[in-house]
Amino acid sequence: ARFLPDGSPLQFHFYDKSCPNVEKIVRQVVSSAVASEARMAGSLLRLHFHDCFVQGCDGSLLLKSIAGVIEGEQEALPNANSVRGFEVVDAIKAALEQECPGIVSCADILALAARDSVAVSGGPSYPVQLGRRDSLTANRELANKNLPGFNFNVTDLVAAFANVGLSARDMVALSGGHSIGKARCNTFAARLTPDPQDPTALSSSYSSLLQQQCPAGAASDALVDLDVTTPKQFDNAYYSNLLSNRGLLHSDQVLYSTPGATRDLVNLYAQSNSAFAKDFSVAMLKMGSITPLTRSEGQVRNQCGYVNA
Ligand code: HEM
Ligand SMILES: [Ca+2]
Repeated sequence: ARFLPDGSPLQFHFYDKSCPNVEKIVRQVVSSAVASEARMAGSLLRLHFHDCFVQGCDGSLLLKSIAGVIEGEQEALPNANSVRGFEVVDAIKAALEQECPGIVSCADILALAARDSVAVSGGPSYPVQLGRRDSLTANRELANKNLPGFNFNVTDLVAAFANVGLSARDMVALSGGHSIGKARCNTFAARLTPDPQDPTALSSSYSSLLQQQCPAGAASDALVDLDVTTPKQFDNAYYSNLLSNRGLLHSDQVLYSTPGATRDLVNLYAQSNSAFAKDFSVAMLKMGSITPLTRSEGQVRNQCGYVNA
C-alpha cells in the first residue's frame, strides 16, 4: 500500500494464479533488449506514457492503423517517426502467449516494461498494479490533443498533466524520464542559436556541442541524448543539467528557468537522487492508473497491434 493510489481498480497480485511468471518473463525480454541497445529502455518507458495519456492505459497506442477501420495513434504528430519499441512489446507478448495464452494484456505489458526499463537502467524499481485490459479503439485526435509538446511552457505542461489527473509535482518528477533516451534535432532546433536575453536558452557550450550533432539544423535526422551527462543511466543528472541550462528541450528547461514551484522541485531532485526516485515511483504508479479498462471491459488482445478477430 506504500504507493497505492486509493480506489484504483488494479491489483498488485492480479496474475499470481493465472500467470505467476509474468514479471520474470517481461524482465528477461526487457533486459536483453536493453543490453543490445541501451536506448530501448527510454523507448519502452515512453510507450507507456504515450499510451496512458490517450484514453487511459489501455494499449491504444499499440494498435496499427487500418484504412477505414482504425485511425491509429502512431501517426499522431507527437508519435510519428518517433515512437519505437513495438518489436520488443511483440516479443514480450509472444513469450507470454507461450507461458499463459490469452491472459496478460498489452496495456499491462507496457506498464511492466516501463518499470523494468527504468530499473535495468539503474533507476528505482517499484511494484506495478495490474489487471488493465486492452482497448478496441485508438484515438489519433486525442493523441494530438493530450500529448504535451516540446515547445510547451510551464503553464501548458501543468495543464496537460492536470487533464489526466496528475499534479505539477508528478509532472516534474515524470519529466525525469528524459534521464534516458534520445530526441531528433527538429525537436530542439529552435534552441541551437541561443538568445542570451532568454532565461530558457541553452548554455553556449552546450549549444555549440548540439550544433555539431545537428549539422543540418532542423533538417538533420540525427539523434541526440536527452541527458548530456549520463544518457544511459536513469538518475537525477537530468535535473542538474537544468541548473546549468543544459535541458535539451524547451519543455525541460522551463521547469527550472521559470520561477515558481517547478524550479523548487528541480532543485530538490538535483540535490537528492532518492527524493527523485521516490517521487518518480509514486508518479509512475499514478500515471499507470489513468482510467484503465478492467474486468469485462475491452479485451486481452492476442497480438498487441490488432484487435482480436
Ligand atoms: C513533460 C512533457 C513532455 C514532453 C513535452 C516530452 C517531449 C518529448 C520529445 C519531443 C521527445 C523526443 C522525440 C523525438 O525526437 O522523436 C521525447 C523523448 C522521450 N521522452 Fe518525453 N516528453 C515529456 C514527458 C515525458 C515523460 C513523462 C516521460 C516518461 C516518464 C518521457 C519519456 C521520454 C523518453 C524516455 C524519451 C526518449 C525516447 C527514445 O529514445 O526512444 N517524456 N519526449
Ligand atoms: Ca491509451
